[in-house]
Amino acid sequence: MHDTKLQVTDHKADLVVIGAGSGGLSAAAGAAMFGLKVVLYEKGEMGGDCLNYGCVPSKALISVAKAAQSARDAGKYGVTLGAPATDWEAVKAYVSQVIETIAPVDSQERFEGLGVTVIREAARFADPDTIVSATSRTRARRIVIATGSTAFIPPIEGLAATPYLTNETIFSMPDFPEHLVILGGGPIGMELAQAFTRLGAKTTIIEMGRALGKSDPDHAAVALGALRAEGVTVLEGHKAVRVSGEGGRIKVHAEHEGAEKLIEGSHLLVAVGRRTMLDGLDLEAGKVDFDRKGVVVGDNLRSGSNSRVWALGDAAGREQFTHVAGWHASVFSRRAFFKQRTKADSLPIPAVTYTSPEVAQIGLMEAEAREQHGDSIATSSFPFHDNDRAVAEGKTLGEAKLVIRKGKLVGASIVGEGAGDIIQILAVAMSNGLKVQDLTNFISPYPTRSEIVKRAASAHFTEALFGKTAKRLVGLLQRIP
Ligand SMILES: Cc1cc2nc3c(=O)[nH]c(=O)nc-3n(C[C@H](O)[C@H](O)[C@H](O)COP(=O)(O)OP(=O)(O)OC[C@H]3O[C@@H](n4cnc5c(N)ncnc54)[C@H](O)[C@@H]3O)c2cc1C
Ligand SMILES: NC(=O)c1ccc[n+]([C@@H]2O[C@H](COP(=O)([O-])OP(=O)(O)OC[C@H]3O[C@@H](n4cnc5c(N)ncnc54)[C@H](O)[C@@H]3O)[C@@H](O)[C@H]2O)c1
Repeated sequence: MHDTKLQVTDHKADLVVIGAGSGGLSAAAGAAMFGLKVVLYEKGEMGGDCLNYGCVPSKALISVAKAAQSARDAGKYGVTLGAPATDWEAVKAYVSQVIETIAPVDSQERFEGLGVTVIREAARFADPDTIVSATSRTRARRIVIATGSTAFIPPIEGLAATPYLTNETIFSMPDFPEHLVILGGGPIGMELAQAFTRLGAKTTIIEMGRALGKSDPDHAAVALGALRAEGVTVLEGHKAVRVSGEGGRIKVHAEHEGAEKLIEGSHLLVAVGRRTMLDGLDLEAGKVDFDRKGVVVGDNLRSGSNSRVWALGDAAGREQFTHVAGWHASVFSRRAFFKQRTKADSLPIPAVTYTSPEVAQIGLMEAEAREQHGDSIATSSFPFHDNDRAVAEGKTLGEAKLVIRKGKLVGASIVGEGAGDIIQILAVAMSNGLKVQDLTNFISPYPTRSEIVKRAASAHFTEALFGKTAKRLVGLLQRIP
């Protein structure tokens, strides 16, 4: 008889990282570049969700869909193109090629080149300072849990027995959907609904609350209007309660104002939020406290129950974005290696939904700000229809809205083409405590969509600048020769 027991290699490390996604890779790269001994465990694809099943494929698909939409819109510019036709195999090949282009940055080879020991196996705690996998046992001074999240599958009657797609399967599904029914009107649902509609599918979003419910309501409504105008059916206030069917014929029953409604489609996508991935980690053995949201950590990202352990990215149970996972890695490195006191909530976090128009936000939305600070809140807005570049491009939908308190930004929201790029300047302003006045005191190149920031900031001062007092002052100053 052969001995089937795998040989186990022992390691000692300054840092063990569990999960080679956006958070784990940044933490591992930083530590290795500081000369520390790092062991990185990954049970699936290097690059995690963002590269393989999230940001990258979704943004690639959105670009393909934009190309199709440009062909439809070309007529208004006096250019006639044929109606776009989608070759789903070719689209999938494009999406895969985008992933392959970015993949080397996150690859095992690159990390081994940095000196990291990469173990492509599922990791779990054996005790508070030891991580084990099928063939390894690593004692570590510090342990980072960066295991991400997975699609939350709600306990809806019939769902488990019905074929459904998630973000892990939709970008590689064999057939292009005739009618894609989507549970959830969050960023995933909205971005993919528009993309598939533009590529020629019928799409229906079933959302129990408000679509883009975390965004400024007025700005969400602008995006929603644009999606509906392109043919996306968005059923707000509809709660999916029962699902049935088989491949190609799906039925969803949704409750709406006390009545039940039947929605039928060919494919079903579940996008009702994320479940933190802590399965199989044996956190009890590691004496690491966790709850429904993730590993329990404060704004230092460190476990209170096992101080060797840190949690980054989606696993930390906070905002779930790639840039947040990257920021968490930076907070970890500053605290663990440089003994700085940086906190995870020390910078405002921007969020962008990449629909057309994009919806971008940072800090407090107007309603939240008024709730927290009452009448001391002012807002200042500027519309894209008064932005010359937007007019030239024929894309004038949307506006920028600044939320201001005592001369400083406490938040902002932009809806419009390129909003995600434009919000960057507001992120710099808020992160560095600039005054709203500072946003008027620079030369913004003309004609750019980003000029909208300076115009929205200037609008805040219009009354003061051109009001009675200013007129009187200018009049007085004219007497000086
Ligand atoms: C469709 C979609 C679109 C998105 N678009 C955007 C976007 O445009 N912009 C944005 O900022 N964010 C976007 N996100 C969110 C973003 O993908 C996540 O916030 C980000 O990937 C989180 O990074 P992470 O490092 O925490 O986890 P992940 O990237 O999920 O990485 C975790 C890794 O840990 C591994 N792992 C788990 N358990 C173990 C174990 N026990 N042992 C070993 N390995 C383990 C997993 O296999 C995985 O590779 C999107 C998400 C989705 C689903
Ligand atoms: N552009 C981006 O940065 C981007 C894109 C996609 C995803 N993400 C990240 O991934 C996270 C998850 O995205 P998501 O869209 O899955 O989740 P989400 O939590 O943002 O939205 C899910 C929506 O589903 C609804 N819902 C829940 N149960 C329902 C039911 N039974 N019937 C009908 N509606 C129901 C909720 O009301 C909610 O509006 C986001 O919050 C974000 O952090 C980011």
